[in-house]
Amino acid sequence: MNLSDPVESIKGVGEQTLKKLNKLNIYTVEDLLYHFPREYEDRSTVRKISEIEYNEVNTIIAKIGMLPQNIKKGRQILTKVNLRDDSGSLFAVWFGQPYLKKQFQLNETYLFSGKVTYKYGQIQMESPDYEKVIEDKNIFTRRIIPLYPSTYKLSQKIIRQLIHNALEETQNQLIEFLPLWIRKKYQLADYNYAINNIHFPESDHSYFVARNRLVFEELFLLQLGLMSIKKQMEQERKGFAFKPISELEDFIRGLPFELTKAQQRVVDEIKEDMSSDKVMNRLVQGDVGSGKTIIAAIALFIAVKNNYQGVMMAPTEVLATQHYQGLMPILEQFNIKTGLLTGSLTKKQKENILKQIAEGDIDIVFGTHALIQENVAFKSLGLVITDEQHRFGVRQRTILSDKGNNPDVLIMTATPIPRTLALILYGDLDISIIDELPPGRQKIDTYSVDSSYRHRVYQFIKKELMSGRQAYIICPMVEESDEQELQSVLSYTEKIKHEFEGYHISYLHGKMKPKEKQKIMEGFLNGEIHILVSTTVIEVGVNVPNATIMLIENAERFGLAQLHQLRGRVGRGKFKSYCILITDSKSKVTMERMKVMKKTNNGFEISETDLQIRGPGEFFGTRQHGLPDLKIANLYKDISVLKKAQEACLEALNMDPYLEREEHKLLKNKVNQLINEKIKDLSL
Ligand SMILES: Nc1ncnc2c1ncn2[C@@H]1O[C@H](COP(=O)(O)OP(=O)(O)OP(=O)(O)O)[C@@H](O)[C@H]1O
Repeated sequence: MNLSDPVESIKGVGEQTLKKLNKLNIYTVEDLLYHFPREYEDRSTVRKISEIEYNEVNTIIAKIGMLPQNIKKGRQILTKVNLRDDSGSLFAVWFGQPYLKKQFQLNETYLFSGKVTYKYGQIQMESPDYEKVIEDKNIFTRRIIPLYPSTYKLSQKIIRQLIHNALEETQNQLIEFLPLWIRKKYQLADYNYAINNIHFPESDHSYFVARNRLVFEELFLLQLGLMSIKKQMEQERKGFAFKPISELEDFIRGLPFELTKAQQRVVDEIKEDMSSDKVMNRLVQGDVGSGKTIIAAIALFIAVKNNYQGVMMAPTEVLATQHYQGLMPILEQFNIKTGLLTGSLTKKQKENILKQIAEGDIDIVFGTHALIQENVAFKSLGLVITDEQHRFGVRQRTILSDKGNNPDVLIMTATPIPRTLALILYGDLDISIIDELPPGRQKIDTYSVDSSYRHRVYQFIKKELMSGRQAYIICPMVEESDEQELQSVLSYTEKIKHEFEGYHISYLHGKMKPKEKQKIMEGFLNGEIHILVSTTVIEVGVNVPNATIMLIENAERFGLAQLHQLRGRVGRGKFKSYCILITDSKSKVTMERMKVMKKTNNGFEISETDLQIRGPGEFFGTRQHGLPDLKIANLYKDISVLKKAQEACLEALNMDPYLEREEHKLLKNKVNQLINEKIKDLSL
């Protein structure tokens, strides 16, 4: 039997079972064998009834002492079975499964495993798992038993049996694809051993060894897949070798500030990429407010002065406009023509700008995803920049790149991710990190209070407004709902009007038309609006240095990374800034988040803690960050295995860049399979 055989070739998979398996995304033998247990139950110790531990899962072997009974308890049926061994007796009980009554024969012997409690003067085993004892034939007796995650109407028992059948039928025929040198160096178990022992571990140790191999395998293949894509792209595609531009020095000198050391380093990395004929594929990661925009401007400057066009795509119209308005004046001083292309332009405006782009009259276009539409054609596109790229997918990025002839690509993100993880998320890119904030930035003082402090907080906001500053107030929802007492943007704005008489308050939310949003943002930017009540649409990238207060209502509703992003909207200029988190939640997770927010302003530190509190799945928001569903690895717990897998990956590609050696042949097949099935569709 091969791993790629359909799952119905396994004994026991009939039509109905097949349907259920398909619902679990199990189509092949491989899918079934990679449906790993969620946890295990140790049934290797069988206890006598007299030795039972209360409130724990116990495994016993016992005879049916009396005929099973179904008893009506309120609306439910309780099935009660008396079990005996030579040391005593107890009752096994199940609710709502009256058919169980017929499952047991008097005086026959079964194995039972379940939690034992002492209730109503009786010893009870609650809803135990059971199996008839047939000497020498019991698969699930006296051993560590797997418990599977979602089983979609397939009982643990059935799924366990199917996997057992699959293992029997493929018994030790799985072909090892990890080369021997890797298995030796990293002390990894053999493939067959690992697959067998992840389902039916012989001991704790064999489970550990099996899991270690499978975690390594998963992370190694993923990393290798990503790096292979990168290599392939570098090989296949030759880009432009941009010439150094002497005017660049004047441009940088003309900026109202000096670049930080970190910015300078990243600029150097970009310059080097751009001057080589390899296509640049670089991710610039910088904490909130670290100054990524100007780096984009410098790269665009180099491209344009080499007679190519550049494009910068942002996830929202507000951000695209902000980039355009912020950079246009400094670029125009150097005779660079800029334009803005968004969805809300009139037909005429759009036609006009499209024409200018196509004829090369515009050097740099800023815009939203309107840029990737078919009718957008460039005369000579040399550089593509996407901002906050986790909101765009690989495909969108590729469509934009395809508008030029292998243009260089720069991607900016403000989501701080520990480097090892960044490598697995963005393994197809080179990574630059801005790990320094511009000088003079003061720590944003952060407080967390309950709603009884709201009035005092308002007084504090008033004080800031009186000294000419502005404030953000974030609410989680747009409209008030009956079910949840969440502060909603519309009613909140109404409520505080009275409190802040004489000040101009406006609101912003995702359901507004781009034009309306734009108008509000402009009003806030030029200081006409004093308080902006908003949902999280404000979260990324907005830059209003005069705003110094960020008040977040229902702070428990936001994750740490999001709170950090929101807080990053203040403290962007020379004024001391504050973030006030209001929450009445006393949950442990919320308290911990608040503690971290108060303690640090550092995004990388926050993301590490977030990982610990929430685990990587939620932290990354799988879909948003393009992380594939990992079947067994846990990016937080398995970080040391991840590092080894990355090291092995580099070593493999160094010695055999295209995995052409005989010993890497099977590995290459596996990687290609992964690339085709999974990686290509990720929104990296
Ligand atoms: N080296 C510097 N010295 C002083 N100010 C700087 C420097 N670099 C950038 N700035 C200013 O810092 C502010 C934040 O920069 P920018 O908007 O580029 O941040 P960002 O990295 O895009 O942050 P976010 O991800 O939060 O949007 C801007 O007002 C910018 O003019």
